[in-house]
Amino acid sequence: MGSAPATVGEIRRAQRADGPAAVLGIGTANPPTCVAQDDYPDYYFRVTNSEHLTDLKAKLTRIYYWNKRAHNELHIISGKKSGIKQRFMHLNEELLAANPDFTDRALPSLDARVDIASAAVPELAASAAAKAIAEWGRPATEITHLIFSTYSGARAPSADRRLASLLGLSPTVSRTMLNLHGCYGGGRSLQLAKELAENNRGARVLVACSEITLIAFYGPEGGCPDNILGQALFGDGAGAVIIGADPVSPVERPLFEMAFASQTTIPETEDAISMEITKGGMEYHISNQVPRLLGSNVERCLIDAFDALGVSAKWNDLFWAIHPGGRAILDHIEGVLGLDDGKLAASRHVLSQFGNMSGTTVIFVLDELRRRRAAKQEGKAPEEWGVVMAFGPGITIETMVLHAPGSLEGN
Ligand SMILES: CCCCCCCCCCCCCCCCCC(=O)SCCNC(=O)CCNC(=O)[C@H](O)C(C)(C)COP(=O)(O)OP(=O)(O)OC[C@H]1O[C@@H](n2cnc3c(N)ncnc32)[C@H](O)[C@@H]1OP(=O)(O)O
Repeated sequence: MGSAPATVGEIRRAQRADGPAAVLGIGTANPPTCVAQDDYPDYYFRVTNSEHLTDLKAKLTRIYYWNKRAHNELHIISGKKSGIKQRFMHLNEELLAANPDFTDRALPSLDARVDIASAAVPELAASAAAKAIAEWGRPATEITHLIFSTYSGARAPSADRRLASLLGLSPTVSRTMLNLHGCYGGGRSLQLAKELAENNRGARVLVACSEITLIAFYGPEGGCPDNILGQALFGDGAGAVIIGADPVSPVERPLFEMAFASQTTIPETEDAISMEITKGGMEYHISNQVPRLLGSNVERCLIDAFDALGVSAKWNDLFWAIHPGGRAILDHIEGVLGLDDGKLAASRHVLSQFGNMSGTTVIFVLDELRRRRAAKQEGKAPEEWGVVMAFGPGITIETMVLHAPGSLEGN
């Protein structure tokens, strides 16, 4: 006890990181079953014994395709309207045959769904996390915090506890579970990870998002257009990110620095997107006004974010990682911001290859974006500043401003 006691201010400064939080590794994973969008209406109505509901099948098909007349013929351009070519799902015909109640949301199937999800959700997250940890380059035991987000569970101890075991994390890892955040779960997790990394010197935070639609899968029903929309859009996947400040060179390489983060709730939109766990699985509602509501609110969030940073930004000079909740959402945002063609290419690519994987999707977009930026480095310099945006029930908008350090080569 030789030296004089430190002041609270000095202790606080010593506890906090010097630099901004940064993304140090990203990993993604999907279940093995891949369904082509073209095949899905036939598949879905067959496995749910609903082939007689021809009007609902026609509606699902209308969400999928533009109907274009060419040379007086009805010429259908595949997958164009939804912007989705394929999706992955944990639920397969074998699992459905073993659980026929899943097709009828009036039947009490929640227990069986939760049983399956409790194993599958953390396992899928572990596959994604193993890739993120490998890229990060340090042992899993050096992870200090874990944030897990999913809408697919309803049990404690939860998927975060199971993931920590699967990865062999330290028993002192500090765990946080986010449930039912839906499509803004990824954005929220990244923001919390930034706070943890910047306020705890040496912290290394694992963010894991894992979603399987099995919890919300049931057969078509008249008067329930949300289900048809869900069947057109959603898919399964897991994404993981390692976040930490003051990277230790040469092992840790920052992919993106997290410069600013905010959350905004759009007033009077509580009923626009909702999710609820019931005895028959998760029910959800998604208003057809969501694309318009987001379109008229995102620019304000962006202006506020860049004003807070004191950085003047032209939207077309930024890189973009927008949650592709649906093709119409990307179209509205592109339109109101006047973005050039290709600015949302990473989001559109992920939507096309995986569908909307709810909170996980934005991690896939970040992964795709860094791949595209690394490929681009041979030509013109990539953009220095960028934005992550995610949306979900509330309506909640998560905004994060990223800065790309000049060390993206070889990713
Ligand atoms: C292989 C995987 C298996 C998956 C199994 C799935 C299981 C479900 C799992 C669900 C999990 C739920 C999690 C919920 C999380 C919420 C978080 C979010 O991202 S929030 C989600 C964020 N995502 C969004 O909000 C989706 C954004 N929307 C879009 O991207 C587009 O509107 C579109 C692509 C759906 C259609 O293209 P667009 O150019 O608009 O085309 P048109 O104007 O020509 O209309 C065609 C038909 O579509 C209809 N319809 C439209 N909207 C809705 C609606 N909301 N509602 C109902 N119907 C809707 C419209 O009425 C018309 O029908 P009809 O009149 O002919 O009968």
